[in-house]
Formats: sequence, C-alpha cells, structure tokens
Amino acid sequence: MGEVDPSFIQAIEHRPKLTVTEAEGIPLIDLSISDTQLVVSQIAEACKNWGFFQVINHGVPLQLQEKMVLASKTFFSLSKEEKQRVRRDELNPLGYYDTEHTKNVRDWKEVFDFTVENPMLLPASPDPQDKEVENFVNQWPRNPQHLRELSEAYAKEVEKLAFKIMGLIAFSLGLAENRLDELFKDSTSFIRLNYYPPCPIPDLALGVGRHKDAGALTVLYQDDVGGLEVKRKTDGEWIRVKPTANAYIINVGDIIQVWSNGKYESVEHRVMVNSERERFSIPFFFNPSHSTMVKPLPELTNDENPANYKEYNWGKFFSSRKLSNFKKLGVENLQINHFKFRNVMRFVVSSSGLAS
Ligand SMILES: O=C(O)CCC(=O)C(=O)O
Ligand SMILES: [Fe+2]
Repeated sequence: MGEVDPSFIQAIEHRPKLTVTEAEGIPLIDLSISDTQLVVSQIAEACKNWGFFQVINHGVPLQLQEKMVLASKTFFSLSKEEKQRVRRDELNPLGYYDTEHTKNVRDWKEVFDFTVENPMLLPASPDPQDKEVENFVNQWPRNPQHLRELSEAYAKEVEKLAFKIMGLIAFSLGLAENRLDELFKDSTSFIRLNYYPPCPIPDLALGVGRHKDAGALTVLYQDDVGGLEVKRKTDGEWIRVKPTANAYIINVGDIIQVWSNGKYESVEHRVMVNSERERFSIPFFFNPSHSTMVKPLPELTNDENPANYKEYNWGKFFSSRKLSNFKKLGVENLQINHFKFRNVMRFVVSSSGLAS
C-alpha cells in the first residue's frame, strides 16, 4: 500500500465500521400499483420514518440506464489528462472533478457533473447584495462521443420520475399534486456521475462523507456493489441501502424539509468504499429555479403550527455551497439549520435536539 494523502482521513468518530448493518426496513415502493392512495401512504410513511426509500417500476427505460452507466464507466476509464480537459474550476462548476471535499475531508471519488437545463442560471456570487446572474454551460468530453446525447436523454427520463415523485409527496402533504411543479421551471437540477475507485484504506476514508442533500429531492442509481449508508432516525445507526435491481433510491432533501415545515426530514447519509471493487452511482439532484425563495409552505403552517424556518433564497444558498467546496473554508458550510427559528417557548423541552 502506497502513501495515502492525509486529506482523505476521517476523524475517528466519523470512520466507517467495516461490519455492515443491512436493513430490510428501508421501504421499497412499487410505482406501478394502480391504488394511488396506497402508494401515497407508503411514501408518507417512508418520508417520515426514513427520509429514504426505493422505487421499482419507475418508468425510466432500463436500456437507457444501462447505456448511461456504460458511458460513465468509459469516461472514468480515460487517462487523467483526457479527463482533466473537462475539469471544473472556479469559473465553471460543471464537468470533471477529483478533489471533492465533504465537510473539509477529501472524498475517495471522481465525479462528472452536468445540468439538466443548459445553460443553467445561478447567482454570480453568494453575496445577497450582488444581483448578477450567470449562465453556466455544460462541458462535454470528446470521449465517449455519445455522452452528451445519452446524458440529455437520460436526464429527461429521470426528471419525469422526479416530477412524479414530487407530485406524490405533495399529495401526501395534503397539497395538489402539481402544487410545486412551477418552481422547477428553469431548474438548477443536475446529474453527477460518481466513480469510487477501490480504496486501500476503507476503514479510514469515505467515498462521500456524511452529509444531507441540499436540494429538494434526489433520485439515485447505484450499481450492485453497495456502499451507501443512511443514518437511521430511530437510533442514529448507519444502515446500508441494499442494492436492488432496477430500483431507484429516493431521498428527501433539505428543501422538502423546509417546505414541509420539518414533517419530512432530510437525512444524513454517506458512502463507504472497499478495497476490491470500484463502484458507480448516478444521483439526479432535483433542484428548483435559483430565484425560488424557500420557506415552509403557507398551507402547512398556521397559528398552532408556525413556520420553523426563515425564508432563504435557493440560488444564493446553492452558490455559497459551491464556493465553500473550492475555498475549503475550514468551517462548517451553510446548513438549513442556520435558517431555523429558535423559538424558546416551543422547543424548551427538547433544546438538545435543536442545536445540531
Ligand atoms: O453514491 C451514492 O450512493 C450517493 C452519493 C451521494 O450521496 C451524493 O452524491 O450526494
Ligand atoms: Fe447525497
């Protein structure tokens, strides 16, 4: 084993256990069931109890998914020089990147990011006074040649699934199915191709460190290797999400947590790596337009159940996150907790659970 860059090493309390707990408990939901009420109630339970679930019979053509995975494998198998040609930088956050950090520890992975809307509009800076908006444009490698065409077709299909699940979630909150749809016009949704190479120190490093997804919803493909772990809400134990053939993993992001006024929480997760097999995954991050002001939905708040979060602008939040990854600020990056009201009267009995 050669020398490993110390920036990959997790603090002792965040290192993974090599004995894996694989729970049967993470719900598997069949979207082809004609009883919509049943599907909606399954989704409500899953969002409340886990923040995670898997879906089958989801409508994304299997052949397209297989081609997408194959193209991703081909891209990551190219030489470093070839991949660096589409490297992302401070000016363009899209493309290839191999030094991603989560909470200031380096992740054992390489990624390739592209947006669904091309170009994508985002604030030029996180500064609230700066009103400038910038266009971000995808960068495509020369190889594999068909990556662009394939990625665009795949993005369309997965986006359809994301809208469908968002509709079911809205329904489960007592809202009209299309209540949130318009917020995803001019979306900032993006897809990440993840490649986790075999790792000589799987007990010290992580493919992705513990984090919550900042957007609305994540629709994730994972291969059969396994490694994704979810922090179980009941006891804080890290639980492995069992790879399930032809399933997508869905998780609630921070924005749904705020929209639902905390009813559906965004749950922490991480990715373990292993010393034998490389792993591929493809998350689709379903994000609203940059101009969206995120706050608890008025239909879900009232005098008895007041808003638990202050309003924030999604575009500014997103660009602040992107920037903190480049600058490696050495401090905690922006979290939705920072927008939580500290209502002493309401939370006096459970103050310990609020500080996180
Ligand atoms: O690779 C995975 O299974 C999940 C990756 C992830 O959580 C992320 O990219 O946000
Ligand atoms: Fe994630």
